[in-house]
Amino acid sequence: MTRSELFAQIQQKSSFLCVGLDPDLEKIPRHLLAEPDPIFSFCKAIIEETADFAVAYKPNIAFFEALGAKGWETLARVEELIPDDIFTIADAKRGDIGNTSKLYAKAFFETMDFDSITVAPYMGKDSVSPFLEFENKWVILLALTSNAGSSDFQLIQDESGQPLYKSVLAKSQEWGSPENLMYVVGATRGELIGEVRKSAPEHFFLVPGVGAQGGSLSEVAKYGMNSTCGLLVNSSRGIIYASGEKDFAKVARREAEKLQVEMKSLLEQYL
Ligand SMILES: O=C(O)c1cc(=O)[nH]c(=O)n1[C@@H]1O[C@H](COP(=O)(O)O)[C@@H](O)[C@H]1O
Repeated sequence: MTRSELFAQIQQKSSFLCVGLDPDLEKIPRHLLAEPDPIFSFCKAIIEETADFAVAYKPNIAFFEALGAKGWETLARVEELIPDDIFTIADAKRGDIGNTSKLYAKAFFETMDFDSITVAPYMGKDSVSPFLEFENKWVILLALTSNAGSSDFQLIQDESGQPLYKSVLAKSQEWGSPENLMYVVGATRGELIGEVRKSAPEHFFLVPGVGAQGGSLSEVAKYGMNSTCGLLVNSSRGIIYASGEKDFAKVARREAEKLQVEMKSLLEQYL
């Protein structure tokens, strides 16, 4: 999917919502455990009920690979189920020497047909570039993450006072463009989102951390939105586990719709 197709979808749905698929056998409604593939049934119901409000889905690979070979099969079936016009993100946080990254890229872009993958920048250009060589596919590079430990490395300043996440933003813009490179920026980071926006004015940001992690959607929009929206805001647990009962998919729909309604008014305010 191209950047302009993504923006067109955001305008059409008045939404920049990414629904995170983090399906945990311990947390899904108990009645689904009687199904042949409970995780698939759970994701299918969530996707069917939220697709009207979502412009992206982000399956977190950990929740599938924890189940072994069957989990990988389920992941492939879930990916196929997502409507073609909705952006898909393999949240795999990969990155290795080039020869290995090439195979990670093949796994997620060819064997499976994800539009994008999250990638860690730590190993540098040759670990990221193989993912950028696929046409119409995207790298979503970790820049300023939502977790407490993000300050351990990402905020360390060099001798000129520049934090490491800004060096990642500057350097990686030599490798990819706003047409194939996005950044992960945590919703919990408040004003710092504005700092990231200054360093990457045109790129899309994947912003996790609203909902269960307490990030504020209005702050994300205030500091992060650009002229093509430039935001995909993810919520996982806040949507998919809003109810643990038989009504889970309907309640997930309501939660997704609540976010979409807020997003609609933020788009009207800032675009
Ligand atoms: O790359 C990510 O998606 C990610 C980056 C980050 O900085 N923080 C973060 O929470 N995530 C992921 O985003 C999702 C957030 O889930 P919830 O906190 O349940 O909405 C999880 O799948 C995390 O692994």
